[in-house]
Amino acid sequence: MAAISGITSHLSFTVLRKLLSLPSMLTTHFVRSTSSQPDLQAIRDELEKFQGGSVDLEMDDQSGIAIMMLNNPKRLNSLTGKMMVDMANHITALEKWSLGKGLVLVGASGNFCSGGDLTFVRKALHYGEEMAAFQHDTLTRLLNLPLVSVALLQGHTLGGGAELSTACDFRVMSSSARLGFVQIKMGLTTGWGATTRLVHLFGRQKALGLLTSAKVFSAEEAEKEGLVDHVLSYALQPEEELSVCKNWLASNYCGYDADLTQAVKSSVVHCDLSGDLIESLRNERRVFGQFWGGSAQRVALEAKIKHK
Ligand SMILES: CCCC(=O)SCCNC(=O)CCNC(=O)[C@H](O)C(C)(C)COP(=O)(O)OP(=O)(O)OC[C@H]1O[C@@H](n2cnc3c(N)ncnc32)[C@H](O)[C@@H]1OP(=O)(O)O
Repeated sequence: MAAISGITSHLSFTVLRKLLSLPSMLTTHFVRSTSSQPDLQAIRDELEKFQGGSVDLEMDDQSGIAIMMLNNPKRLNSLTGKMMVDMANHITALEKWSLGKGLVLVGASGNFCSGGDLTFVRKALHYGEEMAAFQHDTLTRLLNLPLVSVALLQGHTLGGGAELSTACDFRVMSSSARLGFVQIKMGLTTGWGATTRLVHLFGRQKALGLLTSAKVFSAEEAEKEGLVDHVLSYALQPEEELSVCKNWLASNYCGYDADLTQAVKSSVVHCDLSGDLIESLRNERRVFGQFWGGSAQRVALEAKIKHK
C-alpha cells in the first residue's frame, strides 16, 4: 500500500476515486508500470501494426533544412501507430545529419495535425502507457535535435497535434489556423509529453490554464498569448506558406555553418538538460575551444566584418 499512498499525494480525489474503483489489477498495473523501463523496440513493433498514413522526410543538403511532413490528409494528419514509428525513424536520421541546420514540421494539404488518429486510438485503448512511452522518447529526441526546428501550424492543431508543436523550438501559425490542447475534453490528460514541455516553456500557471480550459485559440489569440512565435499575416496557399516558413527559418536561424549551428543548439540542450550551471559552463568551454582559432573564425577575421 506504500506505493499507492506515495501516489495518492499527487492524485486528485476524483482521479483517485476512479482509479481505486477499478479492478485492483489495473491499480497494480498503474503502480507496476510507473516503475518498469518500457521496451521501446517491442512497443515499436506493436505500433507498426496500426497502419494508415505516413510521415515523410525530405533533407536538403544544399540549404541544410529538412521538411518532415505528417501525411494522413483524409484524417487531418492525425497520427496512427505506423506514423509514430515513421517519425521516430526520421528523427534518428536527422540526429546523424552532418549538414543539417533546420527542420520544418508540417502537415499535408494545409492542416497540421488533429491529434491521435481516433481509429487507432479506439483500437489501442489497452496500449496507452506504452504508446506514451514511445512518443515521449520520440518527441524528446525531436526537441533535442542538433537543428533549429519550427512547427508550421495550419488548419487544425488539436490534442496530440498541439503536443507535437511543443516539441519544436519555434511555432509559426497560419492566420486562419486554430490551436488547442483539447485532451481534457476527450477524457484524457496529455499523452505525448506536452504537460512537461508547457510548464517548462510557459510556467505552471499558463500550462495549467491551457490544459484545463481546452481552449482552442485563433492565430491572433495564440500570438497574443505567446504560444506561437510568428503569424503568417497574408492568406497564401498551403504550399506557399510552407515556402515562406522555410525562408523564415533559413533567414532568421540557419544563416551560418551547419557545425556552428549544431554546436549552439547542442549547448543550449546540454544546459537545459543538465540543470547544473557549472557543468553547463564546462561544456560551453569545451565547445568554444573547438571553434576558437578554427577556420570559420579566421575567415571572419580576414573579412573585417562590420555588424551594422
Ligand atoms: C494521445 C493523443 C490524444 C488526442 O490527440 S485527443 C484529440 C484527438 N483529436 C480530436 O478529437 C479531433 C477530432 N476532430 C475534430 O474535432 C474535427 O474533425 C476538426 C479537427 C475540428 C475538424 O472539423 P471539420 O472541419 O468539420 O472536419 P471533419 O470533422 O469533417 O474532419 C475531416 C475528416 O477528418 C477526420 N478526422 C479529423 N480528426 C480526426 C482524428 N483525430 N482521427 C481520425 N480522423 C479524424 C474526420 O473524421 C473526417 O473524416 P470523414 O470525412 O468523416 O471520413
